[in-house]
Amino acid sequence: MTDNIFRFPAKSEWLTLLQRPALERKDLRNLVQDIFTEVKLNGDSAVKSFSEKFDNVSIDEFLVSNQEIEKASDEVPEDLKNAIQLAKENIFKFHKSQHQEINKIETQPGISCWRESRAIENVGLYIPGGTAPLFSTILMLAIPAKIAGCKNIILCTPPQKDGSVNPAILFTANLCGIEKIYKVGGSQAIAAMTFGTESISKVDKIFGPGNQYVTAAKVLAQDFGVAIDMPAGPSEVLVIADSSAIAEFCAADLLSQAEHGIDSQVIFIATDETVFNKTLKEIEVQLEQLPRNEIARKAVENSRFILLNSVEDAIKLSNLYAPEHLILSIQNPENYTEKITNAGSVFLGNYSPEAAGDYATGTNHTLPTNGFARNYSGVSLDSFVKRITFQNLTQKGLQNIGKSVELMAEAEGLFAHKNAVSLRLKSF
Ligand SMILES: NC(=O)c1ccc[n+]([C@@H]2O[C@H](COP(=O)([O-])OP(=O)(O)OC[C@H]3O[C@@H](n4cnc5c(N)ncnc54)[C@H](O)[C@@H]3O)[C@@H](O)[C@H]2O)c1
Ligand SMILES: N[C@H](CO)Cc1c[nH]c[nH+]1
Ligand SMILES: [Zn+2]
Repeated sequence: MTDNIFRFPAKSEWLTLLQRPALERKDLRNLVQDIFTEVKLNGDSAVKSFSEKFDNVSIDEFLVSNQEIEKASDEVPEDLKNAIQLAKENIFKFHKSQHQEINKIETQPGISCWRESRAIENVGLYIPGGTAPLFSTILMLAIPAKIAGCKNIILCTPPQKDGSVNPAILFTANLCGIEKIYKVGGSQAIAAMTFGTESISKVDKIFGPGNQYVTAAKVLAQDFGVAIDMPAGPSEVLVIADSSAIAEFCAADLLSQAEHGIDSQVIFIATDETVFNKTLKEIEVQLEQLPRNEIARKAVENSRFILLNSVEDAIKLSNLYAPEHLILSIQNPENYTEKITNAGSVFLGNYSPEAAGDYATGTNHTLPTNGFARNYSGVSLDSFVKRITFQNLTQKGLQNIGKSVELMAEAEGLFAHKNAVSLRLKSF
């Protein structure tokens, strides 16, 4: 870990040093395109053969049975059930508070405009399970989907080697009221939800994070008329630390995202040389103790450790990178929040570990990665609804804007448009 340490790099180098690790895009797209073509043509049998190829397991029945759900519930320890329940309550509170009342505006006398939300009817939730069973992601997706009132919610998650699904995933899905759980992962799950197969129904929008294959498949799904929440790929965190930061905490926060996958990336920016050096040492110490240290070490190799002169510069660099998660381990972090322009979710101060937001603070952990925090928000209640605009004009309202509409329609050469107004104006 020496060629990814940068002490006071020149500003002209910032963009190059912040490049993210990625698979060859063209290969990835071709692979996913082939999977889509097969699943569209051959439905369940294609999904089955891709599960055999990529998950090394042969699945005859994708839908999880009630018996499997009951068995799973018996296998989850009580204290874990209570923890999931606590997280569920906080996530429910925060997402319920995102509900917006209807706000009718009179743009001119006699003209009212407003928006009303309608739930997206058919939604598909992808729950990652390749290297870790991310049951917490179910809370992040199913809770807002239920609050929004989505009618048909299906869930896909990769099967384990023995063909079962991790019990905590089944327990959490059941707790959130999800009835259709399918043992399908990867791009083949996204393709199945895009086209529909004999056993998996087509959805209107696909949600959820995943590895590069899942993310590329979600991006492709959009070509077939299916919406997606966002490209939420390999996890990232950027930590900014000044002299008030605690090296052990910084190292732990960085490793908490590095352990997600070998393609995860973490960025550490310190403005204090002692904290910088101590954190680098501490990463080595903590890495040794992690069960997933092989994964985390590879991600650390993809990562960047940067020493800069000021917190202001650190924030500028962070805005350029647009991290999924940003931790401000600095004095008075609230003084800097206005300067943050690109980030998925921000954690303030030494006692706000990103891991707390991953599970239980109440915020959503499905967030834009790979620089998409520049133009996407994380999942929220809004992600599960469409907003329909309404307008209501009285006679007086139409008289107030009629002439303007006629003039504009005429100028665009659209006389039927003009006529739709003129006929009414004449009738008054
Ligand atoms: N951005 C976010 O909000 C967020 C949240 C949670 C997790 N994540 C990320 O989600 C990812 C989870 O990844 P994961 O792999 O553990 O689980 P996953 O469920 O995303 O992917 C596993 C699936 O990938 C498919 N696959 C594996 N190798 C393949 C290959 N060579 N070709 C084609 N398909 C293949 C398999 O079908 C497998 O079922 C991690 O990268 C993590 O960082 C992101
Ligand atoms: N950090 C992930 C989002 O990038 C979410 C997660 C789930 N479980 C643990 N972490
Ligand atoms: Zn995490």
